[in-house]
Amino acid sequence: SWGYAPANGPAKWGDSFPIANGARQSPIDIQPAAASYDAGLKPLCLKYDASTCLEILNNGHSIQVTFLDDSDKSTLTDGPISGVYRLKQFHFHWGGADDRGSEHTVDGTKYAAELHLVHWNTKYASFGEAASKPDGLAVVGVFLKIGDANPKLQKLLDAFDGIKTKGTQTSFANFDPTTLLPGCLDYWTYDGSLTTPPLLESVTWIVCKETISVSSDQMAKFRSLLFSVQGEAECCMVDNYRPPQPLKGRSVRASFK
Ligand SMILES: NS(=O)(=O)c1ccc(O)c(NC(=O)NCCCCO)c1
Ligand SMILES: [Zn+2]
Repeated sequence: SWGYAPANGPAKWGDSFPIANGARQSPIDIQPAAASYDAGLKPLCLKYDASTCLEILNNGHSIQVTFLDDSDKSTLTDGPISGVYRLKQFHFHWGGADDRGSEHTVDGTKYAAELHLVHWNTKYASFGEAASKPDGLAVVGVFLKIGDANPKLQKLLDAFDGIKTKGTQTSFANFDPTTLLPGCLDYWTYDGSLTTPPLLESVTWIVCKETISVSSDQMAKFRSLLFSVQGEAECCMVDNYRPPQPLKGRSVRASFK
């Protein structure tokens, strides 16, 4: 199945998922000078309840922290969206070295990693149903820039030993993802897609202008995870990012001047 190797990576995804060449694919290269400031965009309203945090898992593509989404305890409202979107999970994309790893880029700049906080529109019954609707999902993206070690990542990094291989998971309780957000929530927003198969064009992307820090040593811990299952030849989980896709006439709006 799909992955990030030359044989099954982003250049090959169109063979099984033709929407890979669709009109609103993600990620994109964000060009701040070409973004249009929209005074009608509201500040993001992210309200997360740490008690909804369930577990952390290695799904063979990334590490993912999943949340109980049977109530409006952890939600995204306002920003570019209308209605209430529930937090379902967050995960990361990163590189094999500090010079790459993010999916979105800014004027061609690649960051070492990118955090995705995935939310689904409660006008639909579930994440699965929402994922097939043009206004079904909203993903908040945060860039991780190499610098000082980020203490807010430590609890996450300490859990990696228990989820080294594909298909492993451990309980992960009382984690508030708000702690991972930058201080300033200025953002760019555009209509896009999932950045992995099935590449569904159902995502309102909300990419934060401000980065959070991560040290090279902390990145090494992400790179110690494996794409492979236990007992198989070890394959480091690195470069699990899709490169920028054609804008195809889409506009990118900025919430800030
Ligand atoms: N990177 S993203 O655009 O934020 C994103 C947000 C939510 C998602 O569900 C996916 N993709 C996905 O779930 N693919 C099915 C198999 C994955 C491993 O189980 C991608
Ligand atoms: Zn992602």
